[in-house]
Amino acid sequence: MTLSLKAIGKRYADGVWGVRDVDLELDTGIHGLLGPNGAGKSTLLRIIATVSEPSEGSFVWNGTDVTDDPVTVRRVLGYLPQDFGVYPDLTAVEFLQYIAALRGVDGETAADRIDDLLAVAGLQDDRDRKLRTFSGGMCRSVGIVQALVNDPELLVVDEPTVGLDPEKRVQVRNLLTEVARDRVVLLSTHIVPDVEATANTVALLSDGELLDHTTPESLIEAAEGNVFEVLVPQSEVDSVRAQYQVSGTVQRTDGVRMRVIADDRPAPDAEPVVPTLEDAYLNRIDREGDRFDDSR
Ligand SMILES: Nc1ncnc2c1ncn2[C@@H]1O[C@H](COP(=O)(O)OP(=O)(O)OP(=O)(O)O)[C@@H](O)[C@H]1O
Repeated sequence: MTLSLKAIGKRYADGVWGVRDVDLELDTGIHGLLGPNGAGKSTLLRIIATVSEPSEGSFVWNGTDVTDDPVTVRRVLGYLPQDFGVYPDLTAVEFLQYIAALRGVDGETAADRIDDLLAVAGLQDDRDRKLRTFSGGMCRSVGIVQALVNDPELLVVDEPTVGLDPEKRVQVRNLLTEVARDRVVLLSTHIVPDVEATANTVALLSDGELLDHTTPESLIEAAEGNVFEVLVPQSEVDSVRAQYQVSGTVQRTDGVRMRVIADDRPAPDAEPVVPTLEDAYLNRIDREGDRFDDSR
């Protein structure tokens, strides 16, 4: 299974380019899509989900050009949009049966699948409650279930774990990993640890451009030697933040332990540490910011 994007661009009516000139090859597995706010992640996902037409370029699913024939993808697609909404007067099961019917899943298959997925999502006891009584996190879980109800070959999920408690986040990660064994999963998120825990590859978007598509390991390798931890008195925290990209802080009684991205040791007592994917992501995005700053 392969999804291949060729020079995809989307220009909105006001002239803003959501994404531009994106080439991306995805095969079986989980592919994390990371980027700052406004980078173009949702725009790209909407194009792949055939909700929005690209202004430029084309994309191909298993050899078929989707730009000419969007139904090819719609038949095999599961999609969780960023702004997913539910019908509040339906129960969870009624809503999922409705979505399954829209996707052409027969009643018996849908019933079995809905039972299994509600159990995996930890919602089996809530199946007959109206969705208006669900919490935000529970609605998000229903959103993930509806994306999987037709057993999709291509799963496109936009911020699937936003609003979920830590236990549910782990459940969703496990579910995605399970699904991705023989499918293509594209996961857009701001929660970098979710990508670190699940993704086979990472695509980085910034300002509508694809900066990199690589493995998490090689992104982390590129940040080796650039991540330090240093204990800073509370009074100096702001000045460290002003000078460096800071990927984390921990309050302690004797000051603040700061995790700093820097080319060189930021202070004599700073200790080099092994980068996480979050450090590596910030390191890469930060360098790109510097490149834009230098070219101005
Ligand atoms: N319907 C629209 N009309 C005009 N511009 C849009 C529209 N949707 C998105 N944009 C613009 O396209 C760019 C990319 O937006 P997009 O929502 O794809 O980014 P994102 O990476 O998903 O951001 P976030 O992480 O904040 O959700 C932004 O400059 C945004 O303002």
